[in-house]
Amino acid sequence: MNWRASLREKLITIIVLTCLFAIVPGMLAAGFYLRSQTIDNLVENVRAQARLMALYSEVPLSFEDNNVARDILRKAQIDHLQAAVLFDSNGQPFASVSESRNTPATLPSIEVLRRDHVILTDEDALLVLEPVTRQDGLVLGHLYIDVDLAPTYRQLQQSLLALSAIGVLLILFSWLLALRLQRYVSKPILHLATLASAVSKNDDFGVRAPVASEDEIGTLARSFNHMMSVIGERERARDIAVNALQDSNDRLELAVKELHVLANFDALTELPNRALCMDRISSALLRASREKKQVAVIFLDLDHFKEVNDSLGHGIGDQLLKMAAQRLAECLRPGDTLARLGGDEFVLLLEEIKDELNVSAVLNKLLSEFARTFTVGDYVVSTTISIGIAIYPSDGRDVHTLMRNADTAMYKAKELGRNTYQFYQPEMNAKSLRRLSLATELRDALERDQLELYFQPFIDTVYGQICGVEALLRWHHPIMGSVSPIEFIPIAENTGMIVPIGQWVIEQSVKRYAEWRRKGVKPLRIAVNISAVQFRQVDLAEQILRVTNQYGVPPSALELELTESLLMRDVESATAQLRRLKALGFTLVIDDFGTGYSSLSYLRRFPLDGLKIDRSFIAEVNRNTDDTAITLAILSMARSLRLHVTAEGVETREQYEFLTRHGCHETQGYLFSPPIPEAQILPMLLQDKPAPGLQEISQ
Ligand SMILES: Nc1nc2c(ncn2[C@@H]2O[C@H](COP(=O)(O)O[C@H]3[C@@H](O)[C@H](n4cnc5c(=O)[nH]c(N)nc54)O[C@@H]3COP(=O)(O)O)[C@@H](O)[C@H]2O)c(=O)[nH]1
Repeated sequence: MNWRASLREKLITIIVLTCLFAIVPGMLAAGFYLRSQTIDNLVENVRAQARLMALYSEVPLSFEDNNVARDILRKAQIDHLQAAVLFDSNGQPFASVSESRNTPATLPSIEVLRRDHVILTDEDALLVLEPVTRQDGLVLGHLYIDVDLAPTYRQLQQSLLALSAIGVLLILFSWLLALRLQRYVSKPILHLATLASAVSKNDDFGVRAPVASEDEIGTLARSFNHMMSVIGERERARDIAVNALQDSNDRLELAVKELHVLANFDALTELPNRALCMDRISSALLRASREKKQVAVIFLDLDHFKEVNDSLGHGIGDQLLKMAAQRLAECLRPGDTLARLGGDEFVLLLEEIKDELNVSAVLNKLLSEFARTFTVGDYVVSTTISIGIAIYPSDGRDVHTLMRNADTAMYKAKELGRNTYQFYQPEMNAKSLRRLSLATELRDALERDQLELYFQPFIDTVYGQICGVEALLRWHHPIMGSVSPIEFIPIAENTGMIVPIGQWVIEQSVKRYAEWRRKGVKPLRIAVNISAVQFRQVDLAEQILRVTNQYGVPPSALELELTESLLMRDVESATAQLRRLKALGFTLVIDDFGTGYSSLSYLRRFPLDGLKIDRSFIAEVNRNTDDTAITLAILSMARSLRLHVTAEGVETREQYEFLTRHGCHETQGYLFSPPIPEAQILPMLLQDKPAPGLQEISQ
């Protein structure tokens, strides 16, 4: 059987073969049976007739009456009888009838006739020899019968043919039946197969096979349906699991992306963060080392950002950072990297630079961009940038060294007054280390009682007497010795330490003043320096008032010295703060006047009491220089604004006389006294004499 044939073909083949195996042998058996029955019946019939005729022939033979004998023979009822011969006891024909064949002349030998005196010859003849016996057993003769079998054979052949035809018809019928019947088996199976292939094609596990019977095919259909529902369930469960997996994959991918962004980018400005920045610098250094190129690592820091943050709030601070980042980015080429390290610190990476000039061009552009103010919400904020540059390979060959050196250079730029840039120089490093250790030590300076106030007198130019003192901070470090405020105040400002230190200065100054007054010192002013960070505190006025109230000092006795740059950074809020302070009665003075904006219109807006001409103008004031003109202009302007003027840094009598001559109200300087400890200033304050340095003049 062809195993590749379809089920339908196999079923048909099986049914037809089964029928063939049943029909063909049946037909053959039937044929043989029919033939043998026909012949046997014929033989029996002929023999019965022969026996009957032999019985009847006894008499004619006994009486030798061959006419009767012939009659008997003629009346024989045997179909297709060819010859009937009655032989006498001598074997001689006694009577005979013949149709076509020749009758035998003598009695055929009994041996010739087999099977009980019957012979079926090859000539389709049935020969029967029947003895004629008397009652006493004497054989009177023999009856010889010759029957033609051909018609019987023909009839038999026709019957067999009919039988074969029936057989063929049966086979044909069985084939048709097989064609029809196989459908009952193959159709549902083929339907199942079609369903199964549709399922595998469409993944539709909702299909169900009709269960049309209770047999094995019905069971198969039920099993198929069960299998479909199980697979469907599993598919659904798998889909849910896959979806869940996909979901968690998506979430994971998103988380990985977010993590990547978080790990590499600054959330506020979306610029690369420290990690990515260092990575980029590292790659840039590798490239530069291969291609023998230079790379600039540039540190940028927004000047006075902390003050903006503290005074205007973090929201404004954040917006300012974003805007600053955008402004910086706009100045750069596509290949440059701008990163935010945190706070207000940015790093700029410039690759393939030719020389310092090349870098300076970019930096000048950045500085000029920051000359424009920022409008942040309702505020107009002005901020500049300080920049430090380290160049690979001359200033360092690895990321950390370059970043550290750029940072050092940036601090140098800040020291130099901010809003500028500095290229790294090896000697900066020592300063940077010192700055770091000062910052660390300063944190404990207050608690360890290392801070002290010195006092420097103000001298009234009309009476030549002390009319006030300025409290100036000193830091005595047990190992580093005396640290100048020029060095540690900027560090205190940058680290935020200036706030508690500033409060301490105010409290100590007011406290001392109250004690002096109790000891008999006449009423005078005590001045303290207020740094920008302190000034931005919203409750500064209330804080100071609490102190003056606590020690019973009138607010007007306390002079607050503020720098121009501090006030000009955010004019609106500075004005508001000044007004609050003024309303409480404090004396407000601009320190270091002339070094900053010196804008007349702003001076008018601010509720000020006076100004202090910066000592840089006083040094040459009496030598007819530009400083003379500036000082005279300041004096004239102050007069018209009705502002009290103090000249600081007066070291010579000439300077003093010049200033007195031109209407300066007060002076301060080494001519009279440097800043000195309380123990030294107190006797001076208690004396009712001209100020030291003026005693000779008055004498
Ligand atoms: N925010 C605060 N700043 C403070 C405080 N204490 C001091 N400072 C600021 O530190 C800077 C340096 O101060 P200092 O070393 O004390 O120098 C002062 C004087 O010594 C110096 N001076 C005075 N007269 C002369 C002089 O004739 N010649 C000369 N070369 N220097 C002189 O001037 C400084 C006072 O300056 P000013 O404050 O502008 O009046 C300085 O900027 C201080 O402001 C503090 O507590 N808080």
